[in-house]
Amino acid sequence: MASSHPFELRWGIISTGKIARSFVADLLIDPKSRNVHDVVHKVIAVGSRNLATAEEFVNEYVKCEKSIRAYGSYGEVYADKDVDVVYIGTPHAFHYENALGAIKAKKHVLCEKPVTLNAAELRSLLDAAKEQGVFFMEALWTRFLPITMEIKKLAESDCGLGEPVALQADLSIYFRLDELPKTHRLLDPYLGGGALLDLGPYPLLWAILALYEHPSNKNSRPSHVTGAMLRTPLTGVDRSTSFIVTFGTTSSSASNTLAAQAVLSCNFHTPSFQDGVVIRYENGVIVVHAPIFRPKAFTVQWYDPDEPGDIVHEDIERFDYVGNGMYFEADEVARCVRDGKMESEVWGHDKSLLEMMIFDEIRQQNGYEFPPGVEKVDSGQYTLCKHNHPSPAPGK
Ligand SMILES: NC(=O)C1=CN([C@@H]2O[C@H](COP(=O)(O)OP(=O)(O)OC[C@H]3O[C@@H](n4cnc5c(N)ncnc54)[C@H](OP(=O)(O)O)[C@@H]3O)[C@@H](O)[C@H]2O)C=CC1
Ligand SMILES: O=C1OC[C@@H](O)[C@H](O)[C@H]1O
Repeated sequence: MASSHPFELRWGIISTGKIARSFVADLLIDPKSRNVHDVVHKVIAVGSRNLATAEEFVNEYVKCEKSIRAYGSYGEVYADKDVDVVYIGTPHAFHYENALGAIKAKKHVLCEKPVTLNAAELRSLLDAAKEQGVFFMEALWTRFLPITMEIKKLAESDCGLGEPVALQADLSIYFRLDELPKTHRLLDPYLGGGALLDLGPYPLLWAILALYEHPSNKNSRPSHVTGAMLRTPLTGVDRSTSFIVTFGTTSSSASNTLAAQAVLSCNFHTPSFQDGVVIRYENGVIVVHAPIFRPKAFTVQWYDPDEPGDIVHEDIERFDYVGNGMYFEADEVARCVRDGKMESEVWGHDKSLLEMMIFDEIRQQNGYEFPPGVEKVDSGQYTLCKHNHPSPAPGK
């Protein structure tokens, strides 16, 4: 029988930057306000490289949560015996070492996107998490929004849309790069800068949801990935990247029957379109309205079976919620930890690994390397798509 008391998950927060603030603000929203009664969140500790910064961060939330501990190092958060799970909100280049520190202290981990810089770092973290018996998840919060759950349910139902055929998704944000210091995390190669790693997870997550997760794909990895990166002369990181992810059978005996392509892009130098994601099916289309990291509406159109492309019916569904909407992923972490799971079934290890393998592949095709020592585990061999032809090494 289910317990009448909600399960309380006790969080330690690593770093005090922009996203850590948004995440903590969401953790402090009463779950009952979103009709969640089985889990609650408590922020126990915040760690910063600087004690004064941690104290300032804690003071901001004192009205909601009187007892948050402020630490002047991340290690003290990992060591805090009252912390169950560590949230990591540092720039990408530190995700690996911060997550490893937490895992070694036997803490569960929720780590910001992109989960690591490459697939090799992620594999090493997954091995460590398995060894320590802790839960590990990439904070791909968009996947947990009710609107995203609803789109998946609809796409896989027998609502008449048929099989997915093609998908376009873009996330672009005009960051005014010229006005940023070259040491900003978006621009600095030492911090893992560039559009692909920062924005790329979002268009890719929609392709993973609509194509990789589709039942007719049978969890098969893409047959081809091709990408092109455009770099900024400011620091050499990619200002925009476009990539095509193809899902298709590679042998006549294969059980996966999906044949579909995703055309994905991310750009630091222009705002997004209104239609952030377009998922095209045999008999209709789902359009997810921008911004694709936190959409609030989607449109479904069904075609006339006799005149494909002629719309015979259209539905628009709208969603809203208080705060930023990051508590949905936090609720998932709490339920997984409560139930003794090592990974989420919604955004599990295989999906983060696929994401990192796709990014590795695109970077390799474009000769895009971070400075020596930035990646803590070497990429090694690229093994995602056996069928990809090696492309000529572009100049840097
Ligand atoms: N899920 C989402 O919607 C979003 C996710 N992100 C992800 O979160 C991560 C952080 O992004 P964001 O919050 O925008 O970044 P910020 O630059 O605002 O914050 C990063 C924080 O990391 C800590 N840090 C540790 N080492 C360094 C270093 N060498 N240089 C700079 N900061 C350092 C600092 O905290 P301290 O000084 O306290 O140690 C800093 O405040 C990224 O990986 C990004 O992809 C970002 C935005 C949105
Ligand atoms: O995750 C993100 O979402 C939106 C952007 O503001 C940000 O750069 C990115 O890290």
